[in-house]
Amino acid sequence: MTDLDLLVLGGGTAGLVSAVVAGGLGARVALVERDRTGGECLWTGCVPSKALIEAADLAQRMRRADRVGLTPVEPEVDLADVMAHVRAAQRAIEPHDAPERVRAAGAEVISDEATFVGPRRVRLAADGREVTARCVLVSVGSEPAMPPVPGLADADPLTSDTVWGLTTLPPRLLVLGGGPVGCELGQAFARLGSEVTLVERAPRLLAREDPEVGELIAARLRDEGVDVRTGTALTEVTGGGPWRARVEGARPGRIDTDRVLVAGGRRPRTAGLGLRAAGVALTDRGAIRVDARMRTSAPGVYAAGDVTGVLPFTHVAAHQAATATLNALFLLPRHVRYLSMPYAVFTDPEVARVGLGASQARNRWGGRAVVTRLDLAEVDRAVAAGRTDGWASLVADPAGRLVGATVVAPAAGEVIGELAALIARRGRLTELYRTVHPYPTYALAAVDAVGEHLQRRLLTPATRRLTRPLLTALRAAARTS
Ligand SMILES: Cc1cc2nc3c(=O)[nH]c(=O)nc-3n(C[C@H](O)[C@H](O)[C@H](O)COP(=O)(O)OP(=O)(O)OC[C@H]3O[C@@H](n4cnc5c(N)ncnc54)[C@H](O)[C@@H]3O)c2cc1C
Ligand SMILES: NC(=O)c1ccc[n+]([C@@H]2O[C@H](COP(=O)([O-])OP(=O)(O)OC[C@H]3O[C@@H](n4cnc5c(N)ncnc54)[C@H](O)[C@@H]3O)[C@@H](O)[C@H]2O)c1
Repeated sequence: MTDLDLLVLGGGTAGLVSAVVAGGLGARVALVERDRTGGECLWTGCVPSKALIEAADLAQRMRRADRVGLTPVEPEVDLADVMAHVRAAQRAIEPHDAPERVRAAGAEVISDEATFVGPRRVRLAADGREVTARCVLVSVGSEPAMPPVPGLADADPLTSDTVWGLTTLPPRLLVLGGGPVGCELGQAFARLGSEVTLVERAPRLLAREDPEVGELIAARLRDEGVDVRTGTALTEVTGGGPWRARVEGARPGRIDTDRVLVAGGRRPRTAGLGLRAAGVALTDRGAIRVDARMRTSAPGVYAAGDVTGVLPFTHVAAHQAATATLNALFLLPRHVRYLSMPYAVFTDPEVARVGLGASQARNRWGGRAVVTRLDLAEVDRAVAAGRTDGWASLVADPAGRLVGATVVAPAAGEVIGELAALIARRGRLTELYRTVHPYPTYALAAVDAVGEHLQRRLLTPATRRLTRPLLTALRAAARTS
């Protein structure tokens, strides 16, 4: 096979998008996947976690039904049944990511493991064949990192790869890591009935976000019974199930637990791929180094998705892959632009982000940066639902163009898309305000945050010095007419 336009390594989100786009454009393309097509998103990431969160959310609503005047009930949770719901969601989505769909788009699918043996030359492990192509896209994803904590690897730790195989709820669950995985799954397991302790080395949860985001999520988790220990590192695990975890930091000591769930970050899958033979350079953190066109250091070799270490989210992987594919096939110079790339963490409340934060904007423009914010307590939909934890904050450049937003709210992940679209078209805050939104929705948190800003800026004594004489004159004219 030497006359391929494109060889795609890895059939997760990035690889599937690339193969389908390239096949659809008439390219000769082959995708190599060593496991099941669909990758992390379908099998161990977004889909199972959101299905689990849905069950956990309902359990919590049943437990807290008195919040809306109903009789609360403690849900009976059989984790095997909940996991059956998770698998049903995966089965329903699976055809979309299946090899048949890729083949129907005109791409070949090879079930094998690929390793580079030279520039744009790959060996297939089982088949033994070598395959070359004009261009290669590396989209082999990432895997859970195992923090080097003595005894941890021997404690049969769960990860986001394996937690879906549980059939009974661990009575006590120690979650290592307070990033998106630890917060989403920690909250879900607590809501389903596990006694959860969440240990995070950094001083707060969701450390990439503004400090008050992590503080709010920690407060919510504590309110729901999670023992949140920030500024705390896991240093040793001993025992034989149950396990004894030793922690150092804010509250040093011992935590007894039935299972440990490791959510301590992810590692790009670059080891053993023969990238040196391909001439592909890595970053300090072991990810494939790419430029804005998704080119690697090796001519004709592109990379996309988690393996690049840049914003590891499904929609980012898909966008990077589509860009890389067009650039590779047609020698185009298209850039991936990250300023308008949103993401959401599906805790309750959800945390959604796009673009610059307030401090980044102030560093760039000083006092000329526009920052406006509205708490959910001011948003009628949130008040009516009794779900007022959260806020929307928007950041604009001195000309009033939106450059960033944070929304912490129920359905924040739905709200952020509109703000991302506004940033992408370099739109102004006033454009958002002038767009009539349905009432009462959570989206109005962002719109009314702009309203607050405009009110502060426009409805001032200086404005009234202009409008009052005009109004007086108009009144006088009306009297005499
Ligand atoms: C618990 C959890 C929840 C998440 N939730 C969300 C969410 O809600 N929203 C969101 O946007 N993102 C979420 N993510 C992140 C998201 O899952 C990833 O960003 C995305 O799936 C990455 O896609 P990818 O194509 O880069 O890699 P992957 O999906 O990992 O695909 C890589 C593929 O390459 C194959 N492969 C590896 N090596 C080889 C080889 N040598 N030869 C052949 N094949 C190979 C693998 O088998 C795999 O199928 C979540 C992640 C986790 C862990
Ligand atoms: N909703 C979503 O889109 C979603 C959901 C889940 C995951 N993801 C993706 O998966 C990626 C990985 O998520 P993650 O949460 O595993 O990683 P992460 O890097 O975001 O968080 C890991 C946390 O573990 C902590 N940690 C590591 N070792 C520790 C130790 N010994 N003791 C105490 N704390 C320790 C780190 O300080 C860090 O805060 C994310 O970057 C995200 O892109 C996305």
